[in-house]
Parts: sequence; C-alpha cells; structure tokens
Amino acid sequence: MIESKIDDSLRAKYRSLLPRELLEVFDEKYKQFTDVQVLAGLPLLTHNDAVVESPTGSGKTLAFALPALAIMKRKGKFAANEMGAVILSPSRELSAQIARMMEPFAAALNYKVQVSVGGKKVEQDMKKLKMQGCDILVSTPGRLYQILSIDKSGEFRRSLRSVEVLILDEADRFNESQFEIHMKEILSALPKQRRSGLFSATQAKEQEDLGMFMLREPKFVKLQESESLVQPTALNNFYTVVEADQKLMCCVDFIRQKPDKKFLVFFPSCACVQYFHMILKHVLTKRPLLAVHGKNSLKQRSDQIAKFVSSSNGVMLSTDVMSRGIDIADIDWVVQFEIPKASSWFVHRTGRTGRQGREGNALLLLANEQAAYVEFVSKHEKVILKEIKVKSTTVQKAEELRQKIQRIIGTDRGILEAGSKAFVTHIESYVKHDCNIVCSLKELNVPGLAHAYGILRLPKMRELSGRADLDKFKRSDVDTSTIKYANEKMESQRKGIMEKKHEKKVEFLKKKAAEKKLKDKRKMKKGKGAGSAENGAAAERADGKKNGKVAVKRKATSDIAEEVDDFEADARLMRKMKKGKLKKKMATSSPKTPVQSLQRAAANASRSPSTPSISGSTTNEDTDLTKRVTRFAVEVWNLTQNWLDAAGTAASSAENVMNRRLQIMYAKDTEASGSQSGILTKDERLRIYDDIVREVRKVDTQLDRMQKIIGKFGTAQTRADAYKQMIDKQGNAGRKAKWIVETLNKNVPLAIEMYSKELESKRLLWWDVGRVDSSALFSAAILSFKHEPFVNSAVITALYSLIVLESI
Ligand SMILES: Nc1ncnc2c1ncn2[C@@H]1O[C@H](COP(=O)(O)OP(=O)(O)OP(=O)(O)O)[C@@H](O)[C@H]1O
Repeated sequence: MIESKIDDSLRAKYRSLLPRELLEVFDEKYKQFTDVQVLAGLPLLTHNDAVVESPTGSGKTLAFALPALAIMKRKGKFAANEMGAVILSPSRELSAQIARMMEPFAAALNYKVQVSVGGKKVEQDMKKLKMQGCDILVSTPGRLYQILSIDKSGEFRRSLRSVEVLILDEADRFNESQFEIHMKEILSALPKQRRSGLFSATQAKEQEDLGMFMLREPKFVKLQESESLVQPTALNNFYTVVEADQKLMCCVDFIRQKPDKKFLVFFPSCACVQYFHMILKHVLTKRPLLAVHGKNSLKQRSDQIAKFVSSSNGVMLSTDVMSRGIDIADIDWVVQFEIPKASSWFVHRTGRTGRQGREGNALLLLANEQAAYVEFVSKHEKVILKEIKVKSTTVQKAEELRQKIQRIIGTDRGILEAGSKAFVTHIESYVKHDCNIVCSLKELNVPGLAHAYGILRLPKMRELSGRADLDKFKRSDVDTSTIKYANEKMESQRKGIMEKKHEKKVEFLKKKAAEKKLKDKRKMKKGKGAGSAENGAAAERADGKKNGKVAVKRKATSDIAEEVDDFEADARLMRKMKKGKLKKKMATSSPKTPVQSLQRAAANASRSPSTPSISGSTTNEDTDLTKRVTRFAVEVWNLTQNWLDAAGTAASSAENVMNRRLQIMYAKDTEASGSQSGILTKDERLRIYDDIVREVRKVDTQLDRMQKIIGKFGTAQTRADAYKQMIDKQGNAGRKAKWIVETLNKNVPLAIEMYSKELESKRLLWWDVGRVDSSALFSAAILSFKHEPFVNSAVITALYSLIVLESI
C-alpha cells in the first residue's frame, strides 16, 4: 500500500470514533486505514460535511462507507420503512462495487444494503426495496430520480426522511448538466439535517459549483501523492505519437507485444467500442477480447466484466463507463485510443491501473497533430507523461491492417454501418473536448483517422463541411450496396425495403404518366374547339377509338420510359458523384458555406413541383399585392441574414475572449519589463484585460441585437397574418402572392421559436462562461454561436425560396 503521511495519533483518534463491530471486520481484512480514510472520516464523524479529493485507488470507498455506517449506528435501528444512508455514484458498475465493498461492514451492524440502478424495471426495484427493506441505498442519480417520479403515494419519499448521510462518489460528475435535474429533485427529497460527503479523485475546481449540494460547514480534504502530482505514484504514464493512419496498428502492435498483460482500452463512444470489438476480434485473435459500453444490457456488462476480471491477459474495450471507480486490481495497462473529453477524465481513466500499491502503466495514443496535449494535461492535471516509441508499427503494416479491415467490412453490412457510425461519433466527441485550443478538429488529420478506422466511405458530416483535406481519403472502389448483412433476418428485411421502395417509385411514375396523359388530352380538346383541331378529332374518331387509345397508351408508356430514364440518369449521376468521377465538377459547384448550401437547397425547393409557377398567374390577379408581398418576403429574408451576421460577430468576439484568456493562462507570471516569448509585462497584461472587457461587451451587444431581430420577426408575423386576411377577403390575389403569404405564415412563427431557443441557449452559455472560468464552457459557447444547433434549415430554406422566386 502507499506510504502514509499522517501520524499515528490521528489514526488512533479515527479508530476511537468507529464502532467496535466495524473495526473487527476491517482488521480481519486490512492492516491499517489509508490516509484518505482517516482524513475524510474525522470531519464526517465530528459533525462536518466533507469534500474529499484523493488519488484513484487510495481507498475512498471505505473512506465514506465506514463513517456513514458509524453515523447510522449512533442513531440505532432504522424502522422497516426508513433509510439511513443514500450513496450515489455515476455508473451501474460502480454502484454495485460500492455495495459489495460495504456489505460485510453493514452486515456487522445488521444493516441492509440495496442497489438500485438502471437496466431493470424501476417498479421491480421499488417492490424489492419495500419487501426486503433497505437501510443503505446505493444508486445512480438517474435511477433514484426515476423512483421518485413514480412514487405517487409518497411512500418512498417518506422513507428518505430518516436519511442521516448522503454520499456522492465521483462527485465532480454530479455538476454535469445531465445530472442537474436529477440532483435537484433528489436533494429536495432528502432532509436538510444530514451529513454530506463528496468524494472524487478530481473535485470541481470552483467552490461555487458545490453550492447546489447545500453543504453544512464543509471541510476540504485534499490528498496528493506528491505536491506536484495527482496520480498514484505506482502509475507510469506514457504517450506515443504516430501518424493518424497508424493509430490502430500502433494500438494493436503494442497490445501484441505484451501477450501476458491485461489491457483496458478506452474509446470515445459506445459506437466506437462496438465497431472495434467487431474488427479486433479478427485481429487480436489470441487474446480474450471483451467490450463494455452504455448500450450493453446490465447482464451483458456484468458478464463481460466478470470475464475480464477472471482473465489474466484479457483486452477490454470500453467507453468511459469503466473510467471511474472500477476496482480491478490486476489491470496492467490502460490505453487511451483518443484524448478524453475532459482532462480530469485522463486521471480517472489511467487510475484503473496502478491500484493498491501495484505497478500500473498507461499509454496515450496521439496523432502527430495532437502532440501539444502532453503539455496541456501536465499543466491542467499535473500529470507527467513520458514518451515511448512503438517501433514495430510501420506505414505498410498500417495499410495492410486497413485492407484487412475493409475485407472484414465486406463480409457484413452490419460492420460497414457500425464503422460509419463509430467514425461519426468519434468526430462528434472530438469537437466537444476541453482542449480545443491545442487539439482542434481543424488540425486533426481526419482522412488519416478514417484510414485507421478502415472505413470504405467518409461519412458526410456538418463538422467536416468545407474541409480541403478530405480528398486525401482513400475511398474504396467496392460498391457498398452489394454488401449484405451477415444476419439473414436483417438482410431479408433490407431486401424487402428495397423492393418496396422500387415498387413505390414505379407506382409514382405510372401515376405521373397518367396525369400527363389526362392533361394532354384536355389540351387537345381545347385546341380542337378552335376549328382545325376539331377536324383532327373527327379524323381520330374516324380512325377508330382503338387506334387513339393505342396512341395515347404508347405515349404514356414512352413517358414512363422517359421518366424512368430520367430517374436512372439521376441515379447514374449520383453513383458517379459518389465514386468521385464528378469530383472536380462538384468541387466547383458544391456549396462552401452553410449559407450557400441553404441557398442551393432553397433554389432547388423553388424548382420543386409544389412551388407555383409565376406564369401560372391569372390575368385579373392583384399584381400590386404580389409586388408588396414579394418585397415583404425579402425583408424577412434579410432578418435571417442579420441574425447570421450577429451570430458570426459574436462567435469571433467570443473566440477573441478565449484567446486572450489563454494568453494570460499560459503566460509566465512576471513583472519583468520587455516582452519575451511566454512572458507578459504588466502593461501587456492590462492591455489584454482591456481587450477581454471590450470583446465581452461586443458579444453582449450582439446578443441584444439578436433579441431585436426576434422582435422584428414578431412584427413580420403580424404583417403576414394581415396579408393573409387581406388575400382571403379580396379573392383576386395571384397564386404567387398566396404562396408567399402562406409560406411566411407557416415559417415566421417557426423562425421565432427557433431563434428564441437559440438566443436562450446562447445567453445561458455566455452567462455560465462569465460565472465559471472553464475552457469547456468557452468552447461550447463559441460552437453554439457558430453552429446554431436550434436553427432549422428547412425554415431557412423555405424563406430563401421566396426570394429566389423573386429574382427569377
Ligand atoms: N485500508 C486499506 N488497506 C488496504 N487496501 C485497501 C484499504 N482500503 C481500501 N483498500 C483497497 O484499495 C482498493 C482501492 O480502493 P477504492 O476503490 O475505494 O479506491 P478509490 O480511491 O475509490 O479509487 P477510484 O478513485 O479509482 O474510485 C480496493 O481494492 C480496496 O479493497
């Protein structure tokens, strides 16, 4: 075990506060309390709340479990419908592990520990709690929230009134937005007169973040293995830098080189774990290969973990579901395929090895362009990484692996789809991590990463639009439509769907041909009324109905043929485009910015059959009205452009704020005069602060501008409604005017709704940025200004189609 830094008198004092029954169980299994157990236990047992930060594997579970039980013991026995302690952890596995560790101690005091986590029916859990009794509930916030939500009789809430202790394990996670609603509800159901303990290897950086937990006289306990390090001393942290294309090969080589070691490999998403599990099965054939992610059922997860625990050289692929708290003592190596979403997660991931005084090793795989992450994590998490080289990995081996993966993909459409999904989620998660300044998506070698995935096609993603480097991706010649599902049921379903689609298309084309036939017939009739055509009609009658029918029928068939040809031509064009044969043409004509692409989409929309043709105007229509509503449509469109401009300006000001802030963060602290690299003089610092204030004001101004634009949309809505009433009354409005007014009436309210949501989310993020000095929040705010998640392109397209029509 790790060497102790506290003196024996403290340890003795802590022992004296624990009940004899607990000490008996403890002494049977362990020699002495770890430092965190003593230092966290003392405040909790002397009527204080505690916020505890201590390295991974330092024994935090017993550090809260023993004091919680001791506090309960002071109260005595709990009635059948009363609970004494609630322990919350962020994952199902961790909850189960906590309960397992607590059980022998709880049993010594005759207390019952129950676990309630997702994956099982909540009603079943409630029944179990009621029937079997529960003194200590270990749960996840989501599940406890669920129980509270269905507790109509209030019986469960009443049982919480007796709770003496609330423990949050991995407490820094409970500030995350996904837990916020759950935590509010849970905290409101618990008595205020309780002890609370917040435990983690990385605590929230801001004390303000602890506000929601309503702590009473909290004592802050922070343990570090050494002054500069947060990681356990028995843990060696390594990194290696390779070309993005070689990342998977490097990972595989590294694992192969250590055939008797147990590996835990982290990937960025469930989809990535699923995909690489499918692939690596065929690559790491000599090792037990396991996978755990949030989309597994509870049973699958525990089966996989059990197999991993019992294997001596297993390789477990996992998401961050395994990154916190999980205590598997003999993991030799933790590998991170990608940087984690927040630097604090680095510490939790690597903390799965080097536990209980054993030596542990962790490897971070970095692509060339990510090398700056090493300094970032050392600065932010005080983790020192040493570089190692995986010499066996070569360009040729990586290419051979890529080709092997492509052959595997060719055997099953399921793997093909899983690959695309995995790659998409990888990119999506990459834009969300907290070190954008050193590892931005812009810098990432995306084609290289795609090669490491071995995917046949580069999925189209908004995040990648406008990138110039995508043509470096080696696109496979395989026609993906020929790849079948290995699963027969899925394949027959796919066939069925394809056949149905085909039938629908044929039906549609037939219908169109019939309509056209009818139209032509009517036209002919009209023409005949004028004399000569009538003769023709007579002639046709004379020729006999049958012949006429045949003629029309022939025409209809040829129409169908033409339409089918058109359709096939389109399909051919699409196929060509997909194969890259029309790449050049596409490059010149493809939209470069989101606005351009919207404009293109809008232009297409204006050509669509649902758009009335201008020439379809009736002679007596009110042309003046048409002009007026057309001008009005242009005004509305201009509002969308003003909004874009405001969001763009705000984004660049927010970026300026972030850059200035980073300049200060990374600068060395000195009063020295003269500016050298990395050193800021006092004047320079003051200038940067001035810049920050100015740019922050600019963002605020743009947010106000957006509010005004929404107000103008409100006025536009009233005007659109007035036009509608006028048109309804007047009766002689042209089709174009009607269509414009209808489109505006439908889309302006939608625009108000989406822009209001946009503004609200931007304001909230910006407000948080001011409150909490966090890079992740900054990135989120900048992204929200840039990408505008609530803006619905269909609405913009509809509004743009009105002005496209105007310009025809
Ligand atoms: N006093 C002790 N003496 C020896 N071993 C201990 C002691 N207390 C706990 N352990 C063991 O140390 C291991 C790590 O404990 P625990 O999982 O509680 O660590 P942790 O600090 O919560 O880690 P993490 O931050 O990763 O969740 C467990 O296997 C546990 O049985």
